[in-house]
Amino acid sequence: MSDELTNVPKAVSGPSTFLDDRLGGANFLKRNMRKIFPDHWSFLLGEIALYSFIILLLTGTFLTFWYKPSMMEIAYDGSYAPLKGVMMSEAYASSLEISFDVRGGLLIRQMHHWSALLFVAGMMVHMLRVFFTGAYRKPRELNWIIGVLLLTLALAEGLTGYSLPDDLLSGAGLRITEGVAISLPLVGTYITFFLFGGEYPGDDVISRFYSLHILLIPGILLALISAHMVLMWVQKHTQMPGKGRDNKNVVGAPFYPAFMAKAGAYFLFTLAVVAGLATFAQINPIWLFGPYTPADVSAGSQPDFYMGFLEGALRIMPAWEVNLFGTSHAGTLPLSVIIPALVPMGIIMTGLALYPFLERWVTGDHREHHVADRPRNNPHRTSIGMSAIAFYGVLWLLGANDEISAFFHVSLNWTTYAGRVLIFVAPALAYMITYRMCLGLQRSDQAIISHGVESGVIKRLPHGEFIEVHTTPADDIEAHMRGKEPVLMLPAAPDGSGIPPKGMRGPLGKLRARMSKSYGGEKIPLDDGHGHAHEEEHAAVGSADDDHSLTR
Ligand code: HEM
Ligand code: HEM
Repeated sequence: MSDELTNVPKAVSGPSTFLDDRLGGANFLKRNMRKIFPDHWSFLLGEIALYSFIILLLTGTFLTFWYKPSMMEIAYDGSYAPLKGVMMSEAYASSLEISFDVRGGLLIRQMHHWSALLFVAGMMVHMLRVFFTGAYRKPRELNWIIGVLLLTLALAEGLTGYSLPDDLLSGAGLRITEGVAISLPLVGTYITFFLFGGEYPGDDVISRFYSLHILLIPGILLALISAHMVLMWVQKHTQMPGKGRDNKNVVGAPFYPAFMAKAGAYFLFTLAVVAGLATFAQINPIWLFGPYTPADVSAGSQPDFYMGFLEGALRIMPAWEVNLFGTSHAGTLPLSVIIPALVPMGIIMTGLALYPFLERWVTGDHREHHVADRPRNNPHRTSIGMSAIAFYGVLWLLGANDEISAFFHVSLNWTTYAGRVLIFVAPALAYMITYRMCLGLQRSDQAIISHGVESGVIKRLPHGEFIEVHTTPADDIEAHMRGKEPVLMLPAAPDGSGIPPKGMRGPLGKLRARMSKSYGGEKIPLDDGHGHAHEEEHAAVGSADDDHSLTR
């Protein structure tokens, strides 16, 4: 089927005609309504991030009706008896009011917090899906960069939101934020004074964070998410390899009605999960922590999960400090804060943003890619991804080293020492194990293509030999396996002269050539052998006959 409009349903053509009479855009609308979307369960992950963002906007707006971003001290006079008469900021008192005195307030506050967690978690797994399937490759690099910005902003949005209730736990986070800001060379003191409105804790940080949290950051997020969606729409989504799918077409279901109905249902489903969690699973019970006082920190303080890796980095860092001008206070560089606050975030975010370009530099692959890779088919990329997850995971776990030490009855110092070793060892191990697993999985694909699927049925042949019956894989599965694009490598010496081509000379060029050779990996061809030995029957797996196809 081509892009041509055929049999547009009345439900689409009706409103289209109405709009066309007024705006003249019916063809545009009709064409887009019939746009084909490929389907795969993992494409739902980005949608989870999208829908939780919508829930955040709705619940956040509700909260702004009652929340007061003020650090003015007042005596609590609400209905939560244990805190009656306690001095606290108006911000904390208003959060208590939302929780206890506003109808549905606690439910909405909890929905806001749960959807914030789901938003960041959804975004992270969505990003991993895009990474492991190579969906960031040409022409989608720009959308990938927008994604990296979205992730960074989401962390900032979470941090500012978490600080708003001004309870003892959120104050512990603010204290760390202040420590990091003030550790920055030259500008640290100025930034801190600006942010906090004077000496810590100051009078302004809550109102500053409020403007950032409800206006600036959500505004940018909204603009970037819209750009993200428009780009995805214009470039069309990637598709998993399969029957009849290639780089020139898109196979799937039309936006209207199939995709629209599904998307609506997924939104409601996400909303139901968030509402269910908010109803049954308590989150951030600020009334138990009490108001923030700079002198107190409660034991077992943990940030929201997405900040855990930074907390872990701070916890395992040795207490290094450099004094540039002898013991003078002005030249002190607290590396124990600067390194953990900036390096992991810097490595992860810069690494993510540059990855598509580094990969292209190494492979020399300038082709457009619309068919996603299966992670096993690009073993080095997959191993690099797993190694980054291990790096992040160790930091994240160490963010809770006090809990680990209390739970497993091991010394806190030992958890720190173990973290300092694991931060180097775990990524290396993850790399090696993943690489071997990818090759193993490729070999198992190869075995299925050349010998068929093991059926578990053992037969005895007339001359006495026992064999296991192998069946042919279903067409879909076989096509899925065969849709494997080998990782490109830079040509060593294209004209056979032995002289390396331009861009591969000099020390950097040599490094590039070596990386390219290695990134290309051990090639495991999908050889046919002699067809499927001992085939007897077809594995019955549904085929995608009801799919529509569109040329790109
Ligand atoms: C888009 C991403 C957003 C994230 C990740 C996020 C995250 C958070 C978090 C973690 C809290 C602390 C919740 C608690 O008190 O337990 C919070 C509070 C708050 N958020 Fe957001 N939020 C987002 C968007 C918004 C938006 C768009 C608005 C307003 C339009 C908003 C308004 C508020 C308000 C008023 C509070 C204070 C609530 C209270 O203390 O009870 N948020 N946010
Ligand atoms: C606010 C957060 C985000 C939202 C709401 C969002 C939403 C989406 C949605 C709904 C899709 C299409 C469905 C899918 O592939 O899952 C998509 C595709 C995409 N997203 Fe995101 N995303 C977000 C963050 C990110 C991040 C953090 C990255 C990467 C760093 C990223 C990179 C991409 C790319 C490259 C595509 C195109 C994928 C393809 O065609 O296969 N996104 N996004």
